[in-house]
Amino acid sequence: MKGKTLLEVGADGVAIIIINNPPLNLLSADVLFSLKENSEQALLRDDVKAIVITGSKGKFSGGFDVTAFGKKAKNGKLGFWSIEFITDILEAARKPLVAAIDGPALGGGLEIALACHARISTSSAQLGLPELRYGILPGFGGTQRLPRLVGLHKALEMILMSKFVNGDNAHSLGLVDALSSADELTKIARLWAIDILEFRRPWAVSLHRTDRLEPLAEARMILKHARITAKKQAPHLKHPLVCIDVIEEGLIHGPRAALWKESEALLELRQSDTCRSLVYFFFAQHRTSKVPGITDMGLIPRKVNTVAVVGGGLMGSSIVTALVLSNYTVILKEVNEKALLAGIERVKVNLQDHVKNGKLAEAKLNKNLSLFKGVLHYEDFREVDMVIEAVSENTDLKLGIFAELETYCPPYCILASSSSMVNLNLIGERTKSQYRIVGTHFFSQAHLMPLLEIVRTEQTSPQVIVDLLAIAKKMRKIPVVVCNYTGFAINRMFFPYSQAALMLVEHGIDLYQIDQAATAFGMTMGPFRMIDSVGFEVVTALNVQLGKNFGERYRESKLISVMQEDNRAGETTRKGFYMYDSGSKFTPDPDIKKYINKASSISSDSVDYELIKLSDEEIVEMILFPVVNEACCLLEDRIVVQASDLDVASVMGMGFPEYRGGIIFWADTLGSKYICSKLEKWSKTYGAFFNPCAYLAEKALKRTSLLILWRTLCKLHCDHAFMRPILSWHG
Ligand SMILES: C[C@H](O)CC(=O)SCCNC(=O)CCNC(=O)[C@H](O)C(C)(C)COP(=O)(O)OP(=O)(O)OC[C@H]1O[C@@H](n2cnc3c(N)ncnc32)[C@H](O)[C@@H]1OP(=O)(O)O
Repeated sequence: MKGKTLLEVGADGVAIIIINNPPLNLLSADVLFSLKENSEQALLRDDVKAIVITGSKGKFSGGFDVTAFGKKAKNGKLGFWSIEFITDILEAARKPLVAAIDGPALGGGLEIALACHARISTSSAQLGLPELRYGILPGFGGTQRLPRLVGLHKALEMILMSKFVNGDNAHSLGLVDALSSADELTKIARLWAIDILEFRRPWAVSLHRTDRLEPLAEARMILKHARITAKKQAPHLKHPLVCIDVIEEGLIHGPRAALWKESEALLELRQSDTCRSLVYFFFAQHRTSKVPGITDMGLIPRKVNTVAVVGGGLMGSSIVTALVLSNYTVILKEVNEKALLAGIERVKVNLQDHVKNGKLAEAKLNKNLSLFKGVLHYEDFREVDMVIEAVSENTDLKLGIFAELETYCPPYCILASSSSMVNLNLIGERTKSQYRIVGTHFFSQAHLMPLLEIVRTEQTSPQVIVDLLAIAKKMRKIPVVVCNYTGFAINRMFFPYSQAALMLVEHGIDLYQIDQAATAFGMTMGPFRMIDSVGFEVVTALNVQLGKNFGERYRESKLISVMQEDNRAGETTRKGFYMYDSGSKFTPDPDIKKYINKASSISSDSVDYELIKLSDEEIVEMILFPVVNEACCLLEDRIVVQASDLDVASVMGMGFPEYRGGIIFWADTLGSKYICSKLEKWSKTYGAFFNPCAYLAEKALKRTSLLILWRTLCKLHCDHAFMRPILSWHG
């Protein structure tokens, strides 16, 4: 049995029903049936005057167990839970029901609370309807009750953006009726229930309320605006629009009709491919911080209070910003006064932007600013717990810095490098500290991007990885632990994206058509927009490394160097493959043709009449199948622990569409056989760059999934040392 509810009746005549399915009191089928049985019993019992619903161990409920979604629904009766139980039994009860909320009250959990006649919560409770994250909509009446409690405008913001509010905010919004300390929560809820019974408090039925709803004309405008925003922000997704339709149904035809529509929509959406991919992705994200052979060793993360950052350039200052936003005390070191002042200024601007964008309360700005200071000498590093080196990608420079760090930092201090490409074995060569050297590859900009690639060498101690995973959690980053190898995992996986695109352009395909095809598929950026954003200098430096190490899998293109000769370097210079204005606008550049012609003539590439006929779908295959292939090489080389880590990395680091589940999950939906045969065909015409790797070829032959976990492989081969990289740095 997966969880249940407990019924306790007090001497005051109030029954407490406790949802008990640790750790998050999720609503499994067993919990729901038990809740129904216990509430029906309490409603029938003469010794029960009122009912309080709460969750065990300070957690109301994390909502529906989403493992049930994304599969074919079992033959349940439509509207059974939402209408027959929650609306017609709980909300329509002739005894007052009060929800006592602490911890999470999310999804179906909050929806049960919304159907109660009052809600009492702690200040720190987390309330929200995050169903859209999984490609579904709130399906237990949330689309109707939330707007009737907090107004349409706020409800749409919470539902469409899956935004949580804490108890304090929920109280000011009218979502909860009163606040209480955790200790007194059930006591206050019991008294509140009796007050309702004795007419001292209103017996509020959320579904029948209209006082918080905007007038119809205004509501229509809000819905129109919400549809426009949803189409703009998620043009490929259907479920946000379905959700808006269901909310509108309630305003026009009444909430009861809308509850039916909501149930029908839930049934359909929960079986969709989008839901399947998003549920998979939710669990893939949770898995990244479980690293077999490391996180199962019983190690406890050490306390890290003070972090030093070496280098206050764009990356360094952005890392400092991310750290102070996570309440670390930070020391920023630069080489001279001028560079230091510039670094400090960048951090200030980043924090002020956070305030402007509503991500940081104005009142907290000064506290955050006070958390960091600038220094010019390593002498100030005597008591730091971690250092992150963030200087330019110059191995010799880094080598010197790490030797200095060893001299000045305490022996327990973690020595991290934010490099995206330098061999971590080399930078520690002049030290005896290889065991505490680790890569912390943040993505630009570090205070905005959610991904953190943690790079371990053969000598990095498991304790340091465990510490880094805890730091990532505090910084609200999704960590992906990878081995030290050229390009690490994420840049390496995606280099074929731009290489294949460059090849297509040199054979006559319109560059902007390629970017457009990629974004229509759902990529945040097409390959050329991505190169502009990363910057030509970084791309070239990485290409030099990849060229040296990847032999025939690397395809040389002259286009970027030809453009560099003309002082184009990407977005920072406002001229790359696109032209950029001073704001965020970019437009295609008609001049680009001359560079393409020059590059094609150098490499003697000519227009390929087969290629220029490619449909957008075929273009996407040609630029993304090589990425799938490289991802398979990473699995073959054991650079990551599990295939799902690459899915998370592709979405968080490279803007692959989350609703397709990530690069490997998507590849599996097409089948390894299909992808492999396409690559084989292209490799015959366009060279070894397209050669499928052995891992992919084997999967194709057996027609099996690419998603096998190394954990499984490890069991199969009884090779418990599999976490040791079988390959180290190339070159
Ligand atoms: C019909 C309804 O309208 C439909 C719904 O209710 S949809 C469900 C809505 N609920 C959610 O989206 C809640 C998602 N969960 C969360 O946001 C966070 O887990 C939380 C804020 C509740 C708790 O965070 P935290 O304490 O850090 O715990 P966290 O590590 O995330 O989760 C603990 C475990 O529960 C699992 N879990 C969390 N929510 C889950 C859910 N809704 N279903 C299944 N498993 C879930 C996690 O995968 C994790 O598993 P693991 O231990 O094997 O890694």
